[in-house]
Amino acid sequence: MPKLFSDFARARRENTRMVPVPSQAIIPDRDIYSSPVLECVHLGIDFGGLRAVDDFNLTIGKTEIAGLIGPNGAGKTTVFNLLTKVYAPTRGTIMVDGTDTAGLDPARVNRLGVARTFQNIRLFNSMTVEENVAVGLHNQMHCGLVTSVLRLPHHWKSEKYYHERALELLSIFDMEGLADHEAGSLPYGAQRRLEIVRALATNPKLLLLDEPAAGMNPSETAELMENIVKIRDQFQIAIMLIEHDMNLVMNICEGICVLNFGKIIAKGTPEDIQRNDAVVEAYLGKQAHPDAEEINVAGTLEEVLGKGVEA
Ligand SMILES: Nc1ncnc2c1ncn2[C@@H]1O[C@H](COP(=O)(O)OP(=O)(O)OP(=O)(O)O)[C@@H](O)[C@H]1O
Repeated sequence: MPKLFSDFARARRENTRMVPVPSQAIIPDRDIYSSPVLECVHLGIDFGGLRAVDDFNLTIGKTEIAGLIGPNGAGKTTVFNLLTKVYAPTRGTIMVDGTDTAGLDPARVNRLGVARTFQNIRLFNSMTVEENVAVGLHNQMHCGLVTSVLRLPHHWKSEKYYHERALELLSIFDMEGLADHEAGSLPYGAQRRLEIVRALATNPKLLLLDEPAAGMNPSETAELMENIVKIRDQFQIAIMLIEHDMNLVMNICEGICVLNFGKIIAKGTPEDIQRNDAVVEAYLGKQAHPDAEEINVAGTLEEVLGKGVEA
């Protein structure tokens, strides 16, 4: 087990205490005097007869790293699609930093402070790394069309700002040297990192990462864990991630929400979640239980899913 994992776990234990807030949610104690970055109340969506997400209630603190986990098809990506308004909710409310997002489109929600990455990388492959980041920066652009077309002084100042800001953001992942490379030519792990940088370029308050460690090798994942915590510390934003890598989830997430068949079956700290029977059952499947003893499956999420997790 890399030392890094146990360091994270120790740091989390020492620095984070989750406390209840009036809505019965729990958020890190350092966030209790700030309004939550996200509040979902009775959120749900149906696809025809399928209740893909139902009665989803969640509060995320201003600088919290939160995990959204659950078996395949549980509704995790659908929640992200609701939060970013790719899908309009069938019912319920989504408040972002105190603002009701009802009726807002994805671009407006992004400007309000919600940015995301995708399960399947969605970069502009034929554009350079820097141009991809510039797409993210564009939403802050104050430079009008006339200024851009006539290339007035303000335009050059903006261009310089975007160039410098793009390099600064790329430096989070030591990628500034790749600025001129075609995005599609980058190795897989670097493309995943670039997606995070592009999302950060939109200046989010809440960064949603959909399976950020998918396809990464263990050393890339360890580095990613370190960088997610670094991003939260440096930008003082909240991060919510969907991830199947339980080492990552259990070691850097402060609050975890578990979905199964579109409903929340557990919420709590990593320790709470690892001890929760309903969670273990959801992951093992009911039919697995009669055989559990026989095949020597241990009864905690830690042992079942996160072999070697040090929480
Ligand atoms: N646009 C859609 N139309 C119809 N059904 C959909 C749509 N999007 C998602 N679903 C269904 O909603 C359910 C939840 O899917 P979702 O992709 O959110 O699960 P998930 O937890 O992200 O799964 P995975 O871990 O495999 O990515 C699934 O049954 C899926 O088929």
